[in-house]
Amino acid sequence: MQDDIKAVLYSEEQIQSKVKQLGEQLSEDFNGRNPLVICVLKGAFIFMADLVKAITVPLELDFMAVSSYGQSTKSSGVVKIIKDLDVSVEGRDVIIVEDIIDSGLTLSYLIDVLERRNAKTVTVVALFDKPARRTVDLEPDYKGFSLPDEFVVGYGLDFAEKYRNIPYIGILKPEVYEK
Ligand SMILES: O=P(O)(O)OC[C@H]1O[C@H](OP(=O)(O)OP(=O)(O)O)[C@H](O)[C@@H]1O
Ligand code: HPA
Ligand SMILES: [Mg+2]
Repeated sequence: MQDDIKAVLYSEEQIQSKVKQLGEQLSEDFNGRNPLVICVLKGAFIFMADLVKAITVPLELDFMAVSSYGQSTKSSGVVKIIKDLDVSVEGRDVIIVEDIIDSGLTLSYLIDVLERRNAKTVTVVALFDKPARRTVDLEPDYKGFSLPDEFVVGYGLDFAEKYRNIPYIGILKPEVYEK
């Protein structure tokens, strides 16, 4: 598995320390509120687990599964809800937890859905950002790292469902997906 990685971009330690910082910042900014933290499955599951442990204000959480990449390294352009939320977002301070913003299509779709369902506020936290690939104009409210225009895997991110369990983020060798 590790042989398929061309280069490590951020180590496990660098990611852990960034996630802690983001948790501290969110704890300060959401002091006195009771946010509903939404994990965008599957990619964000590891970030979500680490992030909520670093947040000290009372919160609730829920999960939503969406997919647009499938077996490809390019977005299909169609965002599909595979699992919807269990709870209502009406009147809630919602925090969307995303692993990566690439084209921005997934997030712009989700923000639109949550606003139409009358969330009070929608805040976006993304651990990784690939600004060069954006097709919709969108910036996260909180972000961890900017990434170059390369297909990356690890820390929850996959290619064709593999590599999610690598604890760091790395560039996938093109020969893996060009075969
Ligand atoms: O900004 P975008 O171009 O929309 O890309 C970002 C989204 O793509 C990935 O999800 P994917 O569709 O691969 O589903 P997964 O999380 O189950 O891997 C990733 O986890 C983000 O949710
Ligand atoms: O670079 C990426 N890697 C894995 N999943 C992704 N989804 C959007 N961009 C990426
Ligand atoms: Mg994926």
